Parts: sequence; structure tokens; C-alpha cells
Amino acid sequence: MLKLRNINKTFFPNSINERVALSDINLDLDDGDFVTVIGSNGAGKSTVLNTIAGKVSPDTGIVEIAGRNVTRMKDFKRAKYVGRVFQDPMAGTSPDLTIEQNMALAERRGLSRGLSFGITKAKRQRFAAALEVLELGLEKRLSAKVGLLSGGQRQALSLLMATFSEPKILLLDEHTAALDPERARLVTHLTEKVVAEKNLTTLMVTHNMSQALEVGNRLIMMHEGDIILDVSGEAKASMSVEDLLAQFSNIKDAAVSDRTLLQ
Ligand SMILES: Nc1ncnc2c1ncn2[C@@H]1O[C@H](COP(=O)(O)OP(=O)(O)OP(=O)(O)O)[C@@H](O)[C@H]1O
Repeated sequence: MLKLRNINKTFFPNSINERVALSDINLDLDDGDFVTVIGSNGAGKSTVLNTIAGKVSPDTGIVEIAGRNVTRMKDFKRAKYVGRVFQDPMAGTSPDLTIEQNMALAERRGLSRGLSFGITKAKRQRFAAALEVLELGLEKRLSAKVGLLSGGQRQALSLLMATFSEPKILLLDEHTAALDPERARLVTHLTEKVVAEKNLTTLMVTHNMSQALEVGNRLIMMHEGDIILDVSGEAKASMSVEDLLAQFSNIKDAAVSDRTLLQ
């Protein structure tokens, strides 16, 4: 479903600010793979997601989504293949628009823009049915402004909107990190539910190692622009946080730094 081949990305090359963000990355995701991505600060996690979404153009290499070479496809065109949820609950939705207006926009993602939201009765029913899955009662608040929702509710709505048009790839960029533990658990649970129901191929960046082990069928660890560990299935299921830290130390002969270690 997703192929990254020999992806390299250096920001500000040949300058004093030069940063090698990705160093010959190769990654293959099968249909329905749910991959968690961990790594220390600056490891290149967001740059991988940005490269897949088309926000960052790689210096070399190929990005293929569902058999199509999208390496040079602009991000707004790629939007119909790629759904994304960011860390900031404010980022995925428009606060001044209602829930149904936000959803109408999400449904049209990647299509040409029209002037009206065109919310028909049938659409409203479809939106309500989709919202029911979240079990947050949002289906009864279709005409409420999104700015009135809590961070957790907003993030749950962002998740639904990102997956509404059934993207080929779902990118989750620390999407539970800004929530309190209870809401983070709720959104994680909803994520697992939506991904399983729609069989979405998913990459989820997290700084929380326990979450990275609990969720998904595969885990990759990045360090200095490189994928240094890739475990799946039974091997992942039987791993503990201590095992992960030990693996990191073995591979890189270094301790995992700051935030990653703390969680
Ligand atoms: N737009 C940019 N311009 C310049 N340098 C960048 C840009 N984006 C990322 N970088 C650099 O590329 C490297 C990888 O950054 P990236 O944000 O991908 O790491 P990350 O693993 O997501 O880190 P974190 O966990 O801290 O968010 C870092 O050295 C960073 O400073």
C-alpha cells in the first residue's frame, strides 16, 4: 500500500544550518498495516510523515501509494489518498464552522472546491451515523460550532474527518500527546476502532513507548534519519518498554534521550 524507496532529505544543504533529516529510508507497508513510529527528538519521524503527505519533497527517492508514484504530486492533490491528524486539536478542524460544515469539507477533500457546503438531509444522516461510532453524542450536535468542543472531542472529530473519505494511508502525528491521559486513552481507543473498521493502512508517531507497543501490528524506531528497528507480529506483542530501550542501546550504543525515555 505504501512504498518508500531510498528517501533522502537534507534541510539547508551546504550551509551552516544543514540538517540531514532522512538518510536513505526504505519502508513497505502492507494493506491494513498499523505501524507505530518512535524515536528521539529530531529523529526524522515528522519528516517521514511530511514526505508521505507531500508537505516535504525528498531530495532523492520514490514515494508510492497504492501502486501509484506520487513523489512529485502536490500535497493538495495527494490529500485524497492521505488522511492526517496532528498533535494540536485545533489543527484538524475549523472552530467557526459547525460540526456538519467541517464534515462536509472533509468529505470533499481532494475534490474541487465549491462555494456552498451543500448539506442535504441524506448527508446529515450520513454524518450523524459516522459520529455515532465515536459514542460522544456529537451526532446530536451537528449544528454546534466546533470551537465549543473539548480538545478530546475535537481530536476525535479530526480523526473521523481524516478517515471519512477512506484514505489509502492514515498519518497520525502524536495525535494524543496534547490530551490528558483519560482523553488520550479515549482517542487511542477510537483510533483502533476506526482503523480496524475501515482497514486503514496507518502510521502513528508517538513518544509514548507503552502506547507504541500496545497499539498496531508493527513498530519502527527511528534515530538520526534512519529506521533502526522494525518489529511486527509476535515479536512486537511480546516486547516490553525495557526490551525496546535495551534494543535501542544495543543498536546505537546510546541511551534514549529526553521525552522518549520519560514516557
Ligand atoms: N522544515 C524544516 N526546516 C529545517 N529543518 C527541519 C525542518 N523539518 C525538520 N527539520 C530538521 O530535520 C530533523 C528531523 O526533524 P523531524 O521533525 O522530522 O524529527 P522528529 O523525529 O519528528 O522530532 P520530534 O520528536 O522532536 O518532533 C531535525 O534535525 C529537524 O531540525
